[in-house]
Amino acid sequence: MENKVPIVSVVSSFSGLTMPVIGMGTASYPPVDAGTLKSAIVEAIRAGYRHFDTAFIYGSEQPLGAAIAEALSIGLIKSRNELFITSKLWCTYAEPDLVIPAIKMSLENLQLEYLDLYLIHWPLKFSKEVSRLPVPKEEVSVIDIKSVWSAMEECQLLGLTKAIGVSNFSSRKLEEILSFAKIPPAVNQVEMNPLWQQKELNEYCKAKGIHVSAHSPLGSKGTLWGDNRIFDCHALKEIAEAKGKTIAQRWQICLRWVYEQGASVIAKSFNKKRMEENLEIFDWSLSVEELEKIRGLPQCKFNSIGTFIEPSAELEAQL
Ligand SMILES: NC(=O)C1=CN([C@@H]2O[C@H](COP(=O)(O)OP(=O)(O)OC[C@H]3O[C@@H](n4cnc5c(N)ncnc54)[C@H](OP(=O)(O)O)[C@@H]3O)[C@@H](O)[C@H]2O)C=CC1
Ligand SMILES: O=C[C@H](O)[C@@H](O)[C@@H](O)[C@H](O)C(=O)O
Repeated sequence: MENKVPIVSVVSSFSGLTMPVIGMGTASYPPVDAGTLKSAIVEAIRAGYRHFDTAFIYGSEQPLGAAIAEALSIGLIKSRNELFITSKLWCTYAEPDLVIPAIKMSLENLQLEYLDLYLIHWPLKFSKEVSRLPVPKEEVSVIDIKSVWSAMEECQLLGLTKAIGVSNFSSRKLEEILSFAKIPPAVNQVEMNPLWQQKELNEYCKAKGIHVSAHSPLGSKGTLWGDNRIFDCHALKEIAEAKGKTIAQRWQICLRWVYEQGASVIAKSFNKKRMEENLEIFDWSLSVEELEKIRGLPQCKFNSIGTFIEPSAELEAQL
């Protein structure tokens, strides 16, 4: 089918890398079984999604790989090259010798030869395999970014991924990478929505040519790490109503807002109607007044690292 999702250029030393501006998230909570995940992804490809966001930690790499294989076999896509696939290095593997084995493990899970984008998931390292949540703070430290980034560069040079980047990185951490990087990060994937706008980080990334990708654009309603704040936001409800959108469609206001900031959007829905609705943001725009109203909304971070590691002021101060 014709794909109506615009694409954006992603700065990378591989010329011409582009990314569809809407990607489908695959982190689900409560977790769903592999079969449900695979069917949802096939449905998303049918609906027009060509960009998928996974991570080793989500357990969604295998179902995504199976969905891609099915989409190819039933002719929804002609070639894997039509897709943009992102995966992420988990904190347990955030040391130089483990990065290449980790990306190879992700590729094996996905049954793919290359990723389009490989991200460092968090600027954190766990000292061992930890299954308890929140992860005890004694097991967590800030990664040695210089050696880990060099291993990420090696992934790109080996052709295991077309581009490399980071996730949940502050401008301070990005500045550190830029001071030694041979290949600068192409993308920083961070939480971003009208209630956590990341103004300064966006300005910094724009100035440095780092593309911002927004995770949790809908406030992660219903997940362990999100809540109902977007759903309950009176101003967003008013804007949706004024645009003739139903209350449920206020989500589109969030997605359109992210898009108008120049960022790409990683939203998750495994519901056919909602995944289709989330693509319907390209034939209308927000007015100057509406953008102004959103700009003034009180800010509140949702997905803090506190949802999965024990609170540690000492650690947070280093991020
Ligand atoms: N790098 C990182 O650290 C992080 C990355 N991510 C990535 O970003 C993706 C998206 O973020 P996520 O935190 O999942 O949250 P989102 O903000 O995308 O919200 C997802 C929730 O919103 C619901 N939803 C989606 N569309 C609609 C709609 N149109 N109307 C009503 N409800 C809707 C979904 O339910 P339903 O499925 O039932 O429609 C789901 O419960 C993740 O899946 C993951 O890939 C997320 C968090 C952190
Ligand atoms: O176990 C930890 C959690 O899954 C944590 O990794 C998520 O909040 C995450 O950053 C995501 O990408 O969805």
